[in-house]
Amino acid sequence: MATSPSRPRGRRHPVPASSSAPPPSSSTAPAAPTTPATSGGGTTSRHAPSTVSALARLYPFARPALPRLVAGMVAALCASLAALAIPRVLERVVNGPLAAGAAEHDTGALAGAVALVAGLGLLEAMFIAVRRGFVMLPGTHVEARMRDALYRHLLELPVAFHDRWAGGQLLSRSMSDLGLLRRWLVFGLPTLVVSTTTILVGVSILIVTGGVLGLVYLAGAIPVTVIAFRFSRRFRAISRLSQDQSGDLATTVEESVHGIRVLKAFGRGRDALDAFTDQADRLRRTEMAKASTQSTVTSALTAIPELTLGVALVVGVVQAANGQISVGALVAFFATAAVVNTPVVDLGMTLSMTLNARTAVDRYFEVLDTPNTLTDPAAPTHLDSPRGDVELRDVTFRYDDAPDAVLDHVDLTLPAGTTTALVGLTGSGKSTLAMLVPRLYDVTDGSVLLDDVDVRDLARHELRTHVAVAFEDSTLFSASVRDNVLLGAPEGLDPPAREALLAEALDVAQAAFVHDLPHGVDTTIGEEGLSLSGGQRQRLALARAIAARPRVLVLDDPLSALDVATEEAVEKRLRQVLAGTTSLVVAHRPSTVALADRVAVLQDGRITAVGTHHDLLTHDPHYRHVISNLEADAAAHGLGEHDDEPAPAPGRTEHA
Ligand SMILES: Nc1ncnc2c1ncn2[C@@H]1O[C@H](COP(=O)(O)OP(=O)(O)OP(=O)(O)O)[C@@H](O)[C@H]1O
Repeated sequence: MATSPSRPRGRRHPVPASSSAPPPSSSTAPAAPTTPATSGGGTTSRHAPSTVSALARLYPFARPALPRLVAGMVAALCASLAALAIPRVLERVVNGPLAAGAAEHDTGALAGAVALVAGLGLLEAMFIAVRRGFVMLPGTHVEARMRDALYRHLLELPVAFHDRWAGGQLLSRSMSDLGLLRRWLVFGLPTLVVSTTTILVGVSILIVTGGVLGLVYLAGAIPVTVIAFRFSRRFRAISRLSQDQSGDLATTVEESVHGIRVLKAFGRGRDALDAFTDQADRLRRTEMAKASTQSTVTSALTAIPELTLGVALVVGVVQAANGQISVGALVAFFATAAVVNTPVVDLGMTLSMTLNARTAVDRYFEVLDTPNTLTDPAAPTHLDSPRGDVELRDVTFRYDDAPDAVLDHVDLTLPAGTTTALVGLTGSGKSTLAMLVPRLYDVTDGSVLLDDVDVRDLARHELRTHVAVAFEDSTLFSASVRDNVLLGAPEGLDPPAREALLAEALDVAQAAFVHDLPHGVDTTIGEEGLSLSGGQRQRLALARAIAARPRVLVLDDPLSALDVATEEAVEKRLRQVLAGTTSLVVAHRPSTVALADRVAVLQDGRITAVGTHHDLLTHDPHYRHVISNLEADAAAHGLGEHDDEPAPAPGRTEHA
């Protein structure tokens, strides 16, 4: 059975397939601080865009929020300027009322200066509060907008994309990466802008007012810049590794939870735990490496300005003793330097937030940039009420990255209103062929036609109103039975018509059990319908396909989990319902062939024979071989003694 498109759980690992493909799984990459780049994906390469241009890609999502974000930054800048103004007042106090000596104390001027300092402090606090008010809300809007866009794109992307990407990687991109971006927009970006401005303005003030002292302080900027640059390169690689490893861990949790029954049944809980612990430990080591890199840079960025201030103090005291600088100017210099020091010390934190955000942007756009290769035509053809003639004309199909074609120049016609069973050995490509009809995959060569129109010339939405599918692996959603069954029901039906459709579909699928559920058809079934038995799930999935009222019904072994009696009852009703519908039934049990007017045999990627069950049994040795295999398989599973002979149907064996 091919990977069912209805199976949402990932057991895949991202495989780079294009420039926008995901990085290799990081789960095996060492987390040692010296080697993070090995799984850092393409973003650390020489051709990676700069952090500024990578983050600039947020602009379309952030544009509506820009006025508030800018207002928030202006408020933050004002807070910073208020902080930088305080030393100027201090200079005047020291050089004025304080320098004048006790006898001449101007208490009025002193009180005024104190009030001014207090006022500036209050102003700073107020601007900080205003900044928060401005940026909080838009940050959440940007995050929600980006999450919507990602989800919409994921729904649009072809099944082939989901074959390659692990669920946890998509989950971590849509949750933790976007959370990181919101926090960066709300705190990181304003802090970055304000810190940079504060440092630039502050250092300019120091140079203009402090002269030589300012230049001494500026000299400290050289090692700070070198350290910040080296830190950025190193931290970016670790940040990428950590976020990839989080995605891998999410995949493991997702797979384990999904496969919890298998793990328990085989007593593999301990192994799963050991494997998980290993993986979690790798992530922990990466996080430790990240924290240690950040703390090293923070120590350096704390020590350098302090050392610089120490040197400046010696120079300043000598200058003050020589009368080259006033005491007030010296106090103001150090007060200003203290204000500038704060953002310099915080630079490690601000840079790491920005680099984490950059990684998040890279990871987000790796998915969003993946082109959708399965799109609607520019001018779709419209089929008002198709007859339901289906034809596979010279179809070749190869999975991405697979060396060989699964289907090789297949020709098959499904005349309108007929039911064709597709039979072949396991792995012969039956499910693959079935998925080409609703265009879950596009043919590699040749064409699939509905009423002589290439399915690629129809809008996908229209095609899927004409073609409905039920898979063996029936996925249901955590919604009511009603919503699950009516998922693909024709639009525009009034409530009584929808109820009638629901009742008929449930009746055909022999799903009367739903009326015994606590709230009948309004009962919410658990995640993926796991609260139901396999047979119950299959019957609801079948009812869903029937309720879509399609012209073409593709059933990929949808009765495999039913007991023989229920299967017979479903088949009987299906035969009535399928009367006017073109049906393609992938058959894994001899009894399923009973549904069909004719049988198509798939062998080595080709349709080798088409005919009635009886004719094929008589004339086609490969068919006999397949049927005896299916019988043996069914017998092994206790389902073999199906007395119903497949319904005799007219038609001759057509050997391809
Ligand atoms: N998503 C995929 N990517 C790559 N190869 C795949 C994928 N799905 C299926 N295949 C391969 O394609 C071949 C045909 O698979 P398919 O599921 O169509 O066979 P099948 O006849 O339906 O098998 P079964 O009777 O066991 O369900 C197999 O070799 C399988 O390994």
